[in-house]
Amino acid sequence: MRTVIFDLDGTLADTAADMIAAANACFRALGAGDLLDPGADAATAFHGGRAMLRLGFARLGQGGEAEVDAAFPTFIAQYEADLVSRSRFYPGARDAVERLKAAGDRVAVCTNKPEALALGVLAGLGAADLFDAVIGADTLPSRKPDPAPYRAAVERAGGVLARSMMIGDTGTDLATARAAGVPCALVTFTANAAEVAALDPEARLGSFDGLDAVVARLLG
Ligand SMILES: O=C(O)COP(=O)(O)O
Ligand SMILES: [Mg+2]
Repeated sequence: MRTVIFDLDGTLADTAADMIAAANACFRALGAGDLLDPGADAATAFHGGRAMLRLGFARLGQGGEAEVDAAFPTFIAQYEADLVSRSRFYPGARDAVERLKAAGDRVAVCTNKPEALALGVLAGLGAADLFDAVIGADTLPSRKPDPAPYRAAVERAGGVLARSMMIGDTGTDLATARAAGVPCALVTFTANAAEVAALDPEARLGSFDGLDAVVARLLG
């Protein structure tokens, strides 16, 4: 049995606009105005809430982690309050996952979003039951690129590590796959395309139409 583990932000779904709106609401609450641009800063959004806060504070000339830590709970609260109104699955993502399931494969999400938010995004996109398991940043004591959450995703999906693979959009996803000893395909159609171009994954995925062929090549 094959198992395919998907990253969420920037791989399955374009969640950047909602994340950036939440970060900007957070900056406005501090009297700083909208520091991030929903289009130009999408790649940073796909590196998570802390990365966005770090970028905004750097633009204010305040680069410290203390500001990021202090603002993070406000960011999460703002994001939870409006989680998916601007978010969408990438074209073909949902159908591609359904095709794998129809072929008998196990599918799971391994994301560095907090688990409750990941479940909220999936539910908000009408995909609450699509995946066999969902592992978030806080499901276990460690997060990607530690391989433990990846392994847990495979196990909770009922799969086996030796016949599993990762689909992601960043160097963090590739490093996770390397640490777990499994192959990785990186998507090339999202805001992190420049980062992906400099990496060396086992496969690149130009659209979800190509997923079946990539999984067949890497897992047989
Ligand atoms: O929110 C993040 O840190 C990134 O989330 P991802 O792992 O689903 O890309
Ligand atoms: Mg991602």
